[in-house]
Amino acid sequence: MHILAIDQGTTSSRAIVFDETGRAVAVAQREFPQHYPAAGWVEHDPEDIWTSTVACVREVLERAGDRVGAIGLTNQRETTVVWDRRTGKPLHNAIVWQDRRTAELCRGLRETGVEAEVTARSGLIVDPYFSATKAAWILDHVDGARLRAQQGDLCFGTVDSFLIWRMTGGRVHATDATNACRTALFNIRTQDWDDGLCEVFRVPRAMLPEVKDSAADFGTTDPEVFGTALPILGVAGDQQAAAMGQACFEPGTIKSTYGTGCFVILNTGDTPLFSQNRLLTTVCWRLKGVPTYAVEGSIFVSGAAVQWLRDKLGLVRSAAETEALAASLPDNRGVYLVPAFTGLGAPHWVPEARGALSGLTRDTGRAEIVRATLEAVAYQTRDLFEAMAQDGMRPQTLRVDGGMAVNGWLMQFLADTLDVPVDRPAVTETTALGAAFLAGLQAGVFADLADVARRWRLDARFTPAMAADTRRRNLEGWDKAVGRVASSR
Ligand SMILES: Nc1ncnc2c1ncn2[C@@H]1O[C@H](COP(=O)(O)OP(=O)(O)O)[C@@H](O)[C@H]1O
Ligand SMILES: O=P(O)(O)OC[C@H](O)CO
Repeated sequence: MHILAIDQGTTSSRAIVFDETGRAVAVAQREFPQHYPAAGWVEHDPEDIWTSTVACVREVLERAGDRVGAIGLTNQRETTVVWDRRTGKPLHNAIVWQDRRTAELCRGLRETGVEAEVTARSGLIVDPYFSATKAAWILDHVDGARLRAQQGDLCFGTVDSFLIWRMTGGRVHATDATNACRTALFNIRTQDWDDGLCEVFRVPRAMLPEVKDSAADFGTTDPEVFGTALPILGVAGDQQAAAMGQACFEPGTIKSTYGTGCFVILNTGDTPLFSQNRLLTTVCWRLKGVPTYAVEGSIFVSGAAVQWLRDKLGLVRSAAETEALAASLPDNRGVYLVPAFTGLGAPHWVPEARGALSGLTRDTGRAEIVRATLEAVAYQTRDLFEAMAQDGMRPQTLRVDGGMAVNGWLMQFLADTLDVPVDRPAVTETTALGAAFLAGLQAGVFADLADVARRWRLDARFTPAMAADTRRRNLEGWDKAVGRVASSR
């Protein structure tokens, strides 16, 4: 049986058909518009999310649909949609995970002293990143919405939930535990919505979806939608799906995905581990009712900074050009970019911070700025590794994926900066692959996780080769640069 994976990401929607060996046999992708209605705000039109997804699915089903027997769905996380339960119409644009409009609200909440309790229950911190304050914002800014939500007339959902609702023709309002745990309304110990958290964030429980395992029956698609009825058997947030696609099944295994942002997930096994250094505790997946937990570090900008070089500064024509430009310099010449375009994420968590380029001289040119942009990706990952080390976790190797992982110079620099080997798999579409694995587990295509793990193949290992002195000098420069940005709120 082939499996159709839908990967609804921040900048594009993708559909990939995988065969039983995990090989992609058909791929389609559609970008869709980003909306920035005010400084620090980021929105998507839910209809764009929907139509781009449907178009991709229809395209791959036409090319390779005969043997597809199930759907695995993975998605940008935290992004919040509120829609009318009767008509399926969204009340407002989706508020995207990067959106900072609730920074003030979060500051107010932190000042009331609720954060420790929020962390103990949800594993998260109080930050605009998570869905709860985004949902509350919609309820407070759309006329009559709060009352309708209390009466059960509105549905809240992360993108998975919205797509499941639409794909099943409005019959299923569900999500999975990996998505639920990013809302700040879900208790990661009880594995259920938490009334106390709903009260803190003022989100009525009546609008929340049912929370299922990551491999489960999420209903069957309405034949009108894709021209065929297919069961949705796997659902996970994209970063957890990538950890599944990277076969990070043993406690201590770790992956980092370099797309728009960068997300590091470390499997911690069957007990939630709470960081003392502002990393998040999250559900890696939930199978047969049993959660596996992870510690996560979330960086808001990595590939997005390369897009900025291309689209705003015009320093490169394509993302791929950055590799040769960075390699053309023997060192960074003291130039550092801190790409805090939407605030700083883990482990700093300063939503008000903004980006900075420092160390400029009369000699600074295109190559230096491009190199600083790539180097920042490695330095930010190192900050997460440092936080993990302080929490007593020292990963031995790092598995990488996402659009930036094709950049060989960056992967070598990452290995050099972290001083651990970096492994890049043959399939870098690990997010979609993870969703396919989940659906395949539920469909019985794969017997168990060991069966899934056998499908992971190494493409290249990057081994640390940098002199310790150079690493130390680079990091001293970065620490100063990021320190200035973090304290300049
Ligand atoms: N060769 C490259 N070097 C550096 N960055 C790259 C390269 N190729 C793609 N990227 C960056 O990777 C990102 C796309 O990765 P992808 O995993 O598709 O992102 P997402 O799923 O977040 O939309 C873009 O931000 C792009 O700028
Ligand atoms: O769509 P991506 O790949 O940028 O991932 C977004 C993350 O899920 C946000 O938490």
